[in-house]
Amino acid sequence: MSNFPNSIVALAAMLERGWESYRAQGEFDLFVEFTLSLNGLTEQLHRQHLPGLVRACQELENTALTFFADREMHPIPLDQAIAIERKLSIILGELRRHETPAILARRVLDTAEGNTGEGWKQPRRVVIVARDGHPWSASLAEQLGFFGFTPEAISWDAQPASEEPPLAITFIPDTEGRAYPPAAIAAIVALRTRFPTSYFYCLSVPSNLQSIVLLQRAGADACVPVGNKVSDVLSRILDLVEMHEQEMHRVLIVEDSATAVAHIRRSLSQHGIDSRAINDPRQLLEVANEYRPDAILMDMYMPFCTGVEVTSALRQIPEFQALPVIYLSSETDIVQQVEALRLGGDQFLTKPVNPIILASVVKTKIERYREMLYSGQHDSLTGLLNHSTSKSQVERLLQAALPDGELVVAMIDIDRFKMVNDTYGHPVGDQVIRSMAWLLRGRLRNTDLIGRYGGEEFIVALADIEPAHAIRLLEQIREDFSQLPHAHAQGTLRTTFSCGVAALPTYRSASALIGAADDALLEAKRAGRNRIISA
Ligand SMILES: Nc1nc2c(ncn2[C@@H]2O[C@H](COP(=O)(O)OP(=O)(O)OP(=O)(O)O)[C@@H](O)[C@H]2O)c(=O)[nH]1
Repeated sequence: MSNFPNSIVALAAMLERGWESYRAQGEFDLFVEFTLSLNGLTEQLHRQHLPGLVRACQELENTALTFFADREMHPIPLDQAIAIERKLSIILGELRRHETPAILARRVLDTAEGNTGEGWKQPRRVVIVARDGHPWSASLAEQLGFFGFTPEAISWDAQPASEEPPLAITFIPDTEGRAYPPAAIAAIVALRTRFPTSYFYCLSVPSNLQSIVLLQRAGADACVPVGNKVSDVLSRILDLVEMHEQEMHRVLIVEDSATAVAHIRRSLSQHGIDSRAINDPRQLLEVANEYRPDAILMDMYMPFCTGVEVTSALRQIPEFQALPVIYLSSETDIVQQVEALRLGGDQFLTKPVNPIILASVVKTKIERYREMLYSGQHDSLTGLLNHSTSKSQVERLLQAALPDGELVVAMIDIDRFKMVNDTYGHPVGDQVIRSMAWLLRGRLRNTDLIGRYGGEEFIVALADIEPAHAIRLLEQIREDFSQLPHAHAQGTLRTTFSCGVAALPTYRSASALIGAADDALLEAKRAGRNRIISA
């Protein structure tokens, strides 16, 4: 969570300045600017998978929006301004907390070459609130520990020791399937006040609206229904920390008016969207190939040709066939607009475009587009990269590492997996595959490549690490996996994996690295399984 990109730090600073200007001058337009910056920050935090902070920002946005409709309300009354200021300072304080010297130092340690195994363990605290000795509490704590979290179990009347907000807090009621008693609700409210940005899971919530609404009011982010197992909760927590840092949204603006460009870029940047502009459509292909936009904002009428002509030409090129194109025009003729959409555009916006609508259309289109790309690149059972994307990403890592860098490729295959399926059934086998994926996700860095290469075969590629260090790390994962209990109808089972490793500079192409790691894996199987062999 400490790894905030500069865009967030910059947006937070802009937000703070925006609020200070509004407080000093009390003008409605400054208030609108402040709210827009807040909305931009919320979006960024959302992309970084920081639901606690997103929630805090959304609450503040809702408060701010109540002063949006009427210019005459400004400057807003002092008590309301103080209430906003209080919420804002909690958010800014939370953002700053992640930039303290200790955390910056830890970040350096995490990325330094030759770091110890400890440096890889990401500090993710999860607090479990339950009565002393609750069986779920121990089992959840054990599982969380396996997947690289630091669990802290406390009773309902206790408080977590550290002031540092935990990533998540899970509440386990004493009696399954009943409404949470008032004392439990009060405990949730108290923790919510202390930790406004952590994610709150309430377990065993009966499926009636009244219970859910009460818990949401108290501060619950997710209500997990009665009957869901500890593994379901774990899966949700893991999804929460799936912090593969998404890249910023990128928009290419094709527009010949410098004023329009300035207006659009400003609106986009307030929403955390990066943009680049060209005034001559003939530059489009060259710039698109280099900048790799997620969407194009296209002026309809330009000197050399029309936006529609450019778009239909763009659609002839395979990589850009699905790229969202949003037309901008002062055209109000519906027939013309429909024709423009028919010829390859995705949306039509009439100039001058309201900045909030522009940003929201752009974001929606980009998110759909990225989802489409994501589902084509990821495996649905585990969320890991799929076979073909893993291969191309190894190639990318290799190109970045050559000529003198480090790259280690490991192939991992679960042992005697057919027996797991045959004995306990396919769904249990699926859960074992998922646990393997979770363990890798929990233990490796965000920058490492983790893919599902085949049914029960995984590929891992680690850059900037010495082979000996990578093997020590994989040995630890192998050891832990062999002790990980997997639930089935009659109890739990344990299983192991075998692994083959190959590294630069001995193998110097992606196919040589993967092939050698695969051969080493076969050797590990032959030598008795549950071991790692280096090519
Ligand atoms: N449950 C489940 N099983 C799968 C999936 N994909 C492949 N499998 C099964 O994985 C098993 C792989 O078995 P084998 O390749 O014979 O190898 P193994 O039993 O793991 O034995 P060794 O690799 O030699 O240790 C097959 O039974 C496949 O049906 C999946 O997505 N889910």
